[in-house]
Amino acid sequence: MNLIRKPFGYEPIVTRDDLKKSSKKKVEKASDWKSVLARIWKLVDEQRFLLIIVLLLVVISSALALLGPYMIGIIIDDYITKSRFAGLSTIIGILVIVYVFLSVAMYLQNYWMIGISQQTIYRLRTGLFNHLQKLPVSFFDKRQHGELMSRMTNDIENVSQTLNSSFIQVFSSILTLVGTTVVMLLLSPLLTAITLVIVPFMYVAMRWITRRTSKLFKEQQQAVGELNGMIEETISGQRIVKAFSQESRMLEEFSKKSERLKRAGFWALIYSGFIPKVMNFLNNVSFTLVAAAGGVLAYYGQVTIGEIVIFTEYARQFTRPLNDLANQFNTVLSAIAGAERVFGIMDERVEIDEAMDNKDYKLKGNVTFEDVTFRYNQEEESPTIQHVSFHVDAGKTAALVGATGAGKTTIMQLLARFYEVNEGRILIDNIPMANLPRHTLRSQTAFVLQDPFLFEMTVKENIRYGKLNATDEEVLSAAKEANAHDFIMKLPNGYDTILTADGGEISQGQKQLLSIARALVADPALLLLDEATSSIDTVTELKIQEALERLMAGRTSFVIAHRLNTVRKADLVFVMKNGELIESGSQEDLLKQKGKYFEMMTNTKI
Ligand SMILES: Nc1ncnc2c1ncn2[C@@H]1O[C@H](COP(=O)(O)OP(=O)(O)OP(=O)(O)O)[C@@H](O)[C@H]1O
Repeated sequence: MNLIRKPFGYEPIVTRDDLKKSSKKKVEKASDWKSVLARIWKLVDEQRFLLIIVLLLVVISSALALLGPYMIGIIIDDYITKSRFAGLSTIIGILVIVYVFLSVAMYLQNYWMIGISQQTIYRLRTGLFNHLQKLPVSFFDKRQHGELMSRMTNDIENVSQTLNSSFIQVFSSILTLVGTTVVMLLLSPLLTAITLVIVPFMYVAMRWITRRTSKLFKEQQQAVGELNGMIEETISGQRIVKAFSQESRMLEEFSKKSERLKRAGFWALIYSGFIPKVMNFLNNVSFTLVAAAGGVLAYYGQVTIGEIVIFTEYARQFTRPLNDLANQFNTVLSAIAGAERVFGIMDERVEIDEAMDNKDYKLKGNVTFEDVTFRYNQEEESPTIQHVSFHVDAGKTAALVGATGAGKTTIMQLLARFYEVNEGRILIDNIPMANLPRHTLRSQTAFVLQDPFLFEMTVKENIRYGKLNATDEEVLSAAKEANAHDFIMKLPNGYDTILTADGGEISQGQKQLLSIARALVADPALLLLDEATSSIDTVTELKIQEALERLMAGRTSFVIAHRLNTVRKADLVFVMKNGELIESGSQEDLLKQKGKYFEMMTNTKI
């Protein structure tokens, strides 16, 4: 059979075929590890001096770890076997001091290294988050949220783990291996060769085990990921699960995934549990070989008893760094690859405002599109927005109508400068948008979307999101104006009620009232509204309409209109089709034209 073994009824999940396949796969490596390390070094920043001290401490502790057994050899040869006791207490005292220093040096190197690594990771994490805030919307369009989350969490955690422990371990293991080999060679090349005899066996055994465990741990991680994904999905979508009576199917699927995790966990622990046992066994073999060969060599006067003791101690010290290095190798490589991915995001171009002259400019709200053409993907042949020109005077309302996919939302996104136009230009108060800093534009623009996003914070803080320094009175009066005050007062803690991230405990209509209050607090010059298509009860609908009218009064507003009433009240109506502005004018003018708008109206489709 092609399976490895089957104890406790668990089907092994690593077959020989799997191993053949996995051995062909390379360890994840950074393409330019030198520049990654140089950038991490830069992040270490003012703690570089401390890092150098840590490295010096590692050198000192590795030397002290070599010195201890060497001194024990001297004590045996020069004092114990010769029955010479004068000076013995002094050398034992020195030995105690060596071990005390060794412990202190190891404690300090660990303490400082954790400090350095946490500070470095703090800089990396906040640097990445800060960079993400400045990246254009187009960057997020191209990437999955899960992937970005993974950069922010897994990759950074990997780098953190490596800096915390692997860095010191790798450095000290190399020093210990080199130091031990050099001292052993100086004492007796023959005994050194006997000590090193076990190394190839150790390599083969470790390779045999790690090939299996790495595959199993990956499988385990994957199973945990899938299980978490499923838990998240079933919790957030539990209404749908219940509505379609899918509970038992979900449980069945969950059990399958859970079973896979159980099997992977079982085998991963079984194989990884072999490691210390095998190492211990080989250590004992080496110990026995050195003792036996040492005994023979001592009989012929080739080595002293003290030297045999030194060798047996060194043989014991030898396997640990070898084991550590083998364990750390992949961790370090994958952490460098993770750091490279993080730096890759940090190298993405951010939104830069070249023109800072108009920083404090107060918008009036005149909007002009001059022959604007825009493509989301530059490779696309037909642009999403094609040669669109219009003008809206400050304080007026423009309704955008057209079939789904016509480009209405895109016009709004261009108005907020989420994307740059490819041809033509947009002017605000006759200032080309490129000359208006994004912050100036966006801080005076408000969005009211169909499905408003609420943050996991209090109602008050959610309203204040539009203007962080708004007073409680301003928040209250905005909520009243937005017709939101009454329902807020009925919430368990009124304005201090904490909403969940998706605002699950309040209705869709109430969410919209909150987002209108948020826009009112911000007091913007430019309003971008996406009218809700979902049916909301008539009372709330009226409240929303009333609140919106108050919000729109005196501000330039662009509304993606789904209601006839909204279109009627608009000063201008823009009819979009396939990215083109095919008709524009007041509702009466358009009806008189008897064109596309008239056709839409007579078919009662907006
Ligand atoms: N981020 C994006 N990347 C690439 N293409 C996009 C993106 N957003 C929208 N599009 C495409 O641009 C076109 C116009 O979309 P837009 O959302 O502006 O239409 P819309 O008129 O607002 O439609 P709806 O009424 O359904 O919201 C569509 O074909 C859409 O697939």
